Amino acid sequence: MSTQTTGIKVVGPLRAQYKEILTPEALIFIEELERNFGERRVELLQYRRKRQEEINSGKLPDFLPETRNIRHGDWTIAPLPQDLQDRRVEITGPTDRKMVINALNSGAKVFMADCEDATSPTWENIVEGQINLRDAVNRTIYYENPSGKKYELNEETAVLFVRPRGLHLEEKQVLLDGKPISGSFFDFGMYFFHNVKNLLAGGTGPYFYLPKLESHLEARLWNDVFVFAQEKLGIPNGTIKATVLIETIMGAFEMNEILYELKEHSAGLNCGRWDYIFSYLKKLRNHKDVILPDRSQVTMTVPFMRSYSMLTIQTCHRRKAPAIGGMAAQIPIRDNPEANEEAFLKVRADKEREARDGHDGTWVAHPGLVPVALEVFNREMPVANQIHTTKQQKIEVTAKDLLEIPGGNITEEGVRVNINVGIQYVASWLSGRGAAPIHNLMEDAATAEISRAQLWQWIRHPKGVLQDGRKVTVDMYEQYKVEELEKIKQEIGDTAYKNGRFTEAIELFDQLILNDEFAEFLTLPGYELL
Ligand SMILES: CC(=O)SCCNC(=O)CCNC(=O)[C@H](O)C(C)(C)COP(=O)(O)OP(=O)(O)OC[C@H]1O[C@@H](n2cnc3c(N)ncnc32)[C@H](O)[C@@H]1OP(=O)(O)O
Ligand SMILES: O=CC(=O)O
Ligand SMILES: [Mg+2]
Repeated sequence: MSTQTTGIKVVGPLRAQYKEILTPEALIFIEELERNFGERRVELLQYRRKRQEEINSGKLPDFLPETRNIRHGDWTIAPLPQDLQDRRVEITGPTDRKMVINALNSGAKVFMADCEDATSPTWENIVEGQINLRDAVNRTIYYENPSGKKYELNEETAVLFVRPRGLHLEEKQVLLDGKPISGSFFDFGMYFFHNVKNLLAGGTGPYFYLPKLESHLEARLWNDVFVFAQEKLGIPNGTIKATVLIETIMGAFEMNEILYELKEHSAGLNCGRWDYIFSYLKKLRNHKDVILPDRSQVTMTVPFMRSYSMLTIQTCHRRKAPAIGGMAAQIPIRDNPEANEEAFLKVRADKEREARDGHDGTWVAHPGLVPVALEVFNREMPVANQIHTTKQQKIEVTAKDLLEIPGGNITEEGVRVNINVGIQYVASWLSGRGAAPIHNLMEDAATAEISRAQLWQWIRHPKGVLQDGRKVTVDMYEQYKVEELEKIKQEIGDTAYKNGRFTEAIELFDQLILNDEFAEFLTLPGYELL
């Protein structure tokens, strides 16, 4: 079955309820977004590639000379609405029905419903996610699990943000003139079209998180999309508010410019630490000196990560914008109180550093961590936010600081963990689950990107040498892969392994590691298999 309005055509299966979202009016709105902004999106992706080529030929990322006036000028973002003043703890998670209810009820100030790192973009996940968000906004959302447990919204719930897919991702189940449309425009457009009026009637607003931006020109594109969407639906300009994730090394050099482009629509910046590590590695992968140690050693306290978070806080507060912290990977460990306590201690230390540095809020991955982060922020941040503090204003963060290569070492364990976790994650993603608990840590698309990028680079880089002197090679990868797959089978059992799309996951993972051409995102070849 297919739905056709004008040039737009839905080719994905249309279950009865899907038609409530994929209405002719909503599809025309999406078509207008795609017709007006689709070409610019593709050009901006091309611009990303051009900048990558420049880096490959030796030009390091730097602050832009042409936007000096913006960096040095005196300006601030527009005032924030009342319900975005206090964002001390934000929970994130996929748009799964039960999880949406749990997250909204979790006691966090904000819930970021994620169509990106935490979502495998199967057609079902994407459209049903929109249904769930609509029902959450209407407050009619209800769920009953197979054992009869009922879920509905509490009186008091978190403020809802939505993170559409990044600009690189397309939605192949919706075609315009025969070509897949932008996943970003689909996610943003559908949510905005169906919910803006109810959100405003409920005293809140259409709030978004924007992922993986690499330049202020991408922020300009989003701003133009917002202006267009508001005008089209008769909503006052500046109603939409968006927090941009600074999660690429290129974006870190354009924080001021990104805030400036979105001035009327800005709700600050967030430190998307996992994609940031991936981006640092991806962009600089061919540099003769850039090499990262084991993933577990690249923490928020290594100099280049610390510089980036300090610069985010400093930039935001100078512009009267909130600076939200990032995600610690630890999650509760139910069956082991000691390990659980250790995980909580790590999360607590991470949140204490963020709050003391001046962040205005932070992210948690699990409802069990909301009280941990809340206790820290309540203690360290007695008022709604720290936007007015000048804590970081005197620190100077230079291009050299942002690019500093971390110390540490590569170990056999580090290679094995990347193979083991990377393959398990890809299998989960292909099975429709975009966030997974693996070895008691939260894994999602961003963390998996680090694992596969490290393996790719360690094999090819002259400095990809283990602490004990052995070079990381294709043969080593192949040997450890066989051994790690055996461990996975033992761990999850034969049935789960057989049903888990592991054959395709291994094929895809091999392709990502063994091809000399570095895939820009693992989700691009992955999407061909969904
Ligand atoms: C790098 C980044 O981009 S970070 C942002 C993107 N990543 C994310 O958002 C990850 C969000 N977190 C999650 O998806 C999950 O917490 C996982 C996958 C890490 C762990 O999931 P599980 O092992 O299933 O969690 P667990 O079994 O402990 O869950 C217990 C309960 O908490 C709920 N829960 C767990 N995490 C969340 C969440 N983030 N939001 C809402 N509810 C949640 C579960 O639904 C479950 O509910 P129930 O008791 O009513 O059945
Ligand atoms: O999106 C968040 C990240 O850390 O990546
Ligand atoms: Mg990310």
